[in-house]
Amino acid sequence: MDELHIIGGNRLDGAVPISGAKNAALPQIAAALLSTHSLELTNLPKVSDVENMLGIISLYGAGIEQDATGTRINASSLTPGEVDYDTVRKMRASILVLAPLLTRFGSACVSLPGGCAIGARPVDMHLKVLTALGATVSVEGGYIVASNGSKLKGARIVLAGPSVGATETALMAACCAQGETEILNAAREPEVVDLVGCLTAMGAEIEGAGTHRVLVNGATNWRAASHHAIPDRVEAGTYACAAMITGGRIELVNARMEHMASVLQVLECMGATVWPGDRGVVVNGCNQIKHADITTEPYPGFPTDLQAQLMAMACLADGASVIRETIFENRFMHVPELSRLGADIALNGAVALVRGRPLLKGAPVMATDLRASVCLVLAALAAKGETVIKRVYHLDRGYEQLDRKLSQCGANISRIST
Ligand SMILES: CC(=O)N[C@H]1[C@@H](OP(=O)(O)OP(=O)(O)OC[C@H]2O[C@@H](n3ccc(=O)[nH]c3=O)[C@H](O)[C@@H]2O)O[C@H](CO)[C@@H](O)[C@@H]1O
Ligand SMILES: C=C(OP(=O)(O)O)C(=O)O
Repeated sequence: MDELHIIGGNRLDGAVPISGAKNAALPQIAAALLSTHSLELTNLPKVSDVENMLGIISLYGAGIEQDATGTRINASSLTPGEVDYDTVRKMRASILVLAPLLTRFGSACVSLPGGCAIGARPVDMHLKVLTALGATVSVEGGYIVASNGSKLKGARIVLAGPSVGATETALMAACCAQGETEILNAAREPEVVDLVGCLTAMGAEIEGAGTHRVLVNGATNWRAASHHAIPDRVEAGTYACAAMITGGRIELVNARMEHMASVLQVLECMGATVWPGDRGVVVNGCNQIKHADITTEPYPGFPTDLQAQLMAMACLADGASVIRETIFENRFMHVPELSRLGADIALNGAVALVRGRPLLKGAPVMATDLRASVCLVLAALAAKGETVIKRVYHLDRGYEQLDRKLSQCGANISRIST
């Protein structure tokens, strides 16, 4: 298992190419199963979640060709099967193949994910969506078994909350249903809008993407298509934090300012200077990070996927910050590890009170999930001395060449295979 060894204290300065968004790529790979025509996806990040999702669809017989220009998926002939517990447990986004498999085979069987490090993460909304469109859904022996008897029928779907994944399931299933589907309380995340862009290129007719009310005209006539995934706003936000926490300057090449408004606003309150560059967004840190209060919210609010990274910065701020996590009930696994570096954090349910300190000190720490791990990398970049981070496979799920991108900006970081 690899470890990261980081010696903190270097000011980062340079340009980081932001990869395609993992959370846009995963549903697009699942969407390739909807159609018998080929789908070319470009700008997929080279991260293990993407590899695993491609692995899942290839188990069903999808043909996959990859080269420097992109990934071509041909799902013209598929064979039925089931997605097992081990796969779904490791990568919860694998639930996204449920709707496409149901529409292709008339039935599908995908393991229930169970809980994970950041929370219980139920999939009840995904199941309700499919039921609303006329499928019969049951849970048997830990598996979701869905079948659609005849055909799915368009319906009015009111989501209990703006779930990203359930909106994506609804969009994919509704494209194959007879008639119109109205999705209310739909998630507005850029990754959902990008899935709509991909489905539209494939032949779907969808209106209202990016709003809470999305209309899908079903019975899509699929066609061969090509789609370029959006840049990863969470990766970009993470490198913006790297610039800030080291008092440096990083150009986030390819990043889109419009996807990062709430994050950039918080960074500016904490002392960053941010401006649009020729190739993306430039973030300039400051001498002393200012404290800030943050509450995670669905898009366009502050994203839960950047909460841990902001907390690393708050640990070194000039005062106390209050960080509220409202999306996942257990997304504070980084707190005890940050404390090992000397951070002063008091947890009370979904609220963390972070009292800024002048200094963090390197220590051995353990990565527990994707964003918790990268928060430890950020803290280590600013800490005095060496930090060793174990279980970096969590980072590989969503960050392409993290150590290389950071060392190109001047970080003292090395990856060691043990
Ligand atoms: C692959 C992917 O895109 N992952 C992102 C996606 O996850 P994911 O799609 O799993 O997140 P959701 O938006 O669905 O979850 C939001 C909230 O709804 C709850 N919920 C969700 C579905 C359901 O059937 N029942 C239910 O109760 C969840 O437990 C959570 O409390 O959006 C999250 C919220 O922005 C991000 O943190 C994840 O990085
Ligand atoms: C929580 C995340 O991913 P997933 O939903 O795939 O677990 C994430 O990207 O931070």
